[in-house]
Amino acid sequence: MSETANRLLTFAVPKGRILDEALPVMARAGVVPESAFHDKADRSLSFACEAADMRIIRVRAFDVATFVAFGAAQVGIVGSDVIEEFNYSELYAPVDLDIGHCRLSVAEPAEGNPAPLGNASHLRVATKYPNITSRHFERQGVQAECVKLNGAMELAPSLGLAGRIVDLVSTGRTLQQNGLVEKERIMDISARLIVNRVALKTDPRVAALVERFRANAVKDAA
Ligand SMILES: Nc1ncnc2c1ncn2[C@@H]1O[C@H](COP(=O)(O)OP(=O)(O)OP(=O)(O)O)[C@@H](O)[C@H]1O
Ligand SMILES: O=P(O)(O)OC[C@H]1O[C@H](OP(=O)(O)OP(=O)(O)O)[C@H](O)[C@@H]1O
Repeated sequence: MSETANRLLTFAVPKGRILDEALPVMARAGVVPESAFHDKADRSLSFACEAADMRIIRVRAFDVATFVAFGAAQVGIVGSDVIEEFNYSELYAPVDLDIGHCRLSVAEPAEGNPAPLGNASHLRVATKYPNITSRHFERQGVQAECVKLNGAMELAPSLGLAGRIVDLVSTGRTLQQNGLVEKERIMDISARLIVNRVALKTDPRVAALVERFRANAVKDAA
């Protein structure tokens, strides 16, 4: 047996809201975690799989991309927002899993007038996505100062932290309940299967896994 085949294949999944939708998709591709994975009291971060040569690690969504980009995990599932924000050259996202649909948008207070974009040479934006946000405003010829937050971005305008936010929107309820309106859609988002490019070339199990996900996916990513 080759050296790669002896090693455990590591599959990274985000611990939060994508997971419930991801588990049936993973199961159709033959990736099934041991029962302890579903035990809320279990504090393990790494779990055995039905396939003896694979393990599943449960990490934060942004960290899924980092584990896979650095080759610490070979495969993972993550939102296209995270892929776009990091822009890691080591990542390849071959399959759109058609789950975790939402959008990344610019929002501002429903009441009051933030400075119009055209006149603003400088703009402060609260976001978890500083890279996507800077690129977005650069395309409009506007320099955005991004204040990085990890959640509850919707509080920033009313507390004077930033005039606008860039955040994920699904139903729009969070914006509405916090006195904000969606002004501009930056990108549509869905969850993708990601693989480490080197692992894809060197470990045949990675390519086989991609094919199994692809066979069950509604559409392929470009
Ligand atoms: N309102 C939403 N509707 C649908 N999908 C969403 C929504 N909010 C976030 N997502 C998707 O889910 C991903 C977050 O995944 P998840 O909640 O599983 O991660 P997490 O590890 O809990 O994140 P965090 O680091 O914020 O704790 C986002 O990157 C996005 O792709
Ligand atoms: O349009 P909606 O359906 O209201 O969804 C949008 C909300 O969902 C996400 O937050 P999440 O619930 O993941 O919490 P977070 O603040 O921890 O990121 C996002 O950051 C928005 O706050």
